[in-house]
Amino acid sequence: MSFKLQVEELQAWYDDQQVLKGINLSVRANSITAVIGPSGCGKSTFIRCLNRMHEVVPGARVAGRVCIDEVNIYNGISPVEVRRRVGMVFQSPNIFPNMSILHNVVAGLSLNGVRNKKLLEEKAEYCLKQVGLWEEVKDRLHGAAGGLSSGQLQRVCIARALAVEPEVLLMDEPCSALDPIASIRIEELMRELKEKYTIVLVTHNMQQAARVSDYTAFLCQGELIEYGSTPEVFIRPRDRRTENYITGRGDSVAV
Ligand SMILES: Nc1ncnc2c1ncn2[C@@H]1O[C@H](COP(=O)(O)OP(=O)(O)OP(=O)(O)O)[C@@H](O)[C@H]1O
Repeated sequence: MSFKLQVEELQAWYDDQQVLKGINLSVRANSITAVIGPSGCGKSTFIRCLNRMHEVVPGARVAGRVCIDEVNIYNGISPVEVRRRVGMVFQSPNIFPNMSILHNVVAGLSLNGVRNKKLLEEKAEYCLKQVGLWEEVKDRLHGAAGGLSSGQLQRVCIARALAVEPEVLLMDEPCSALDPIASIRIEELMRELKEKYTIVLVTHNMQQAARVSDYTAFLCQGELIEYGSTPEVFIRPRDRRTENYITGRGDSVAV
């Protein structure tokens, strides 16, 4: 199986605070990799380094390599191109509430200068179908997105991320603002999407990681403690800290 992303000796800082301390990890294509670990261990920072969002923070710094299809995203590709190829979905749906559903979905394309109305409409339909939302919204595409439920909004955000045709989708706790039913629908969607995309998912929800991911990475205090197939990590963790964390014996740095 081929690797889509290869992370080598990745280190990250906010000013003088080092929050990632030399992460090495290879992400397989068309898989879901869950990143788990205690609060503040660096999960969000880690995935933000995978599409060069980390460097947007003033004072933030990165060292090491992150390769997509063996090309280092920190050398020779523009951050804009990296973010097109490696899309991101955030914890709370970041929609423009007064903008129409359609325009929310194609916002990335419009920003990139695509003006052809027919093309934008076709793209919106395709992406809304991909996220299973088309039937629910097709009669109100021009209505404000603000009227949708949180689960629907999160699917609009996923549709927007897909509209620019990424190869990798980073999802930072995409279900934390959703009720259990909406969360399960997003998990089902992730399973469908991995046929076409490579997904890296940050989650605090151990059941979700166990249900949906193929591989799990456990971070603690900026270090990668354990990485392997999800059944391996959950059933036979090699490190005591992983075991303590997944069995709920510590969501603290003292695991
Ligand atoms: N913009 C920022 N400026 C300064 N420090 C930051 C910033 N964002 C995160 N940090 C610090 O970096 C460390 C790692 O934070 P990060 O958000 O990556 O952890 P996390 O594992 O995703 O946490 P959580 O599970 O609580 O979301 C923390 O100590 C945090 O306080």
